[in-house]
Amino acid sequence: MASKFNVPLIPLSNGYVIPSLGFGTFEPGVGPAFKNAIRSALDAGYRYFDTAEYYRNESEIGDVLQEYYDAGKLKREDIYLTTKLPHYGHSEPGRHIEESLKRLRTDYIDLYLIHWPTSNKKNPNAEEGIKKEDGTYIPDLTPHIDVWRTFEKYYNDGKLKALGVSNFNAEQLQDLYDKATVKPHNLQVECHILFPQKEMFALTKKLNMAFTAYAPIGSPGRGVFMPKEGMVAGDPLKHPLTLKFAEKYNKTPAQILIRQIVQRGISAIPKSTKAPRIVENFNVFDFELTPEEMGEFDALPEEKRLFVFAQVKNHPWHPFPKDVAEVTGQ
Ligand SMILES: NC(=O)C1=CN([C@@H]2O[C@H](COP(=O)(O)OP(=O)(O)OC[C@H]3O[C@@H](n4cnc5c(N)ncnc54)[C@H](OP(=O)(O)O)[C@@H]3O)[C@@H](O)[C@H]2O)C=CC1
Ligand SMILES: O=C1CO[C@H](CO)[C@@H](O)[C@@H]1O
Repeated sequence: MASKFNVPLIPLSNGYVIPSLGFGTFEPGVGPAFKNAIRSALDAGYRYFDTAEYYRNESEIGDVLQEYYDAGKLKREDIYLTTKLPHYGHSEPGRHIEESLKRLRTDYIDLYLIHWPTSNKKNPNAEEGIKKEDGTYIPDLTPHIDVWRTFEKYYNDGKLKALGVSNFNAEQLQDLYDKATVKPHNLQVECHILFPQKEMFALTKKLNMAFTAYAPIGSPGRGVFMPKEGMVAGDPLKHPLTLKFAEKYNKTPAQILIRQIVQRGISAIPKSTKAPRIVENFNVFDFELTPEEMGEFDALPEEKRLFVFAQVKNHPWHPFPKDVAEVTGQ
């Protein structure tokens, strides 16, 4: 694939880009196998890595990248790094940016996001939020625009090449957009065939922003985070349309789902820790769904949000209050 990051690129409003396919890295309990997954991804051709301070794996990613730089296999400019400000870091974004830069062993981050709109008080003794007995956090209402002003400073210094937000709803995104001097370049939210995010995607188009899909294959195995009845992680992989096109194109269900996202003009960041799947998920550029087939996915009636963020269910800035209320019976 003839592009700097081995996959088609999506242009950003500032002239920078985001690759259309990257490697998701959220894996609870990061162990030695994680570094091998990063190596497998690099060897398979991935150049774009999606991480976050919250994932506690930036150092491992930085270490593996350094190995490849030292071996002369890759240079920093061959790699695209997205990372995110944690929910307990809104009152001191500059410190968190500096620390991510160090852990990732780089002097710039390609894309930096506010991870959740719901910011929480930091434990003074640890890099985490303060959890109450009911498992929720204590809100910290630093205005998003205050956080953004620090992002803008680092952007103007060249340490952040593009800026964005994750898990914001339409009102939160529009409000930040209206106040920002450097307009957000990217929105990262849950997106797959059963939660296609048509309205948010249209809003980002209107605002000239790129769109990134997390959980593009429906995050199989994540049931514990998704207690709402009728919402089953992994369903997109088993959907009859996915299976029909997998058979027609001699592709796997995951490849059909990733292809569908990429063909919408959305950047997809599937995650796997297994080398064969890592390779499989990258091989989606040698076939194309027809407009009619894309239309069949587009016509699906389901709207199933998997990620409801119950750990911030009482936060006044919860982005999806209706969805979380349905989960908890509030
Ligand atoms: N901004 C945010 O708030 C969020 C961001 N993210 C980002 O998005 C990334 C992707 O989301 P994620 O929740 O991981 O969901 P995905 O939709 O990428 O699904 C990942 C799961 O699918 C399994 N899997 C991977 N490939 C295949 C395959 N080919 N066939 C069958 N099963 C497969 C993996 O298991 P195995 O590892 O065993 O292969 C893993 O359990 C995250 O890693 C993270 O980087 C995710 C959630 C929230
Ligand atoms: O990015 C993320 C990865 O997954 C976590 C667990 O569901 C999310 O809370 C978080 O937003």
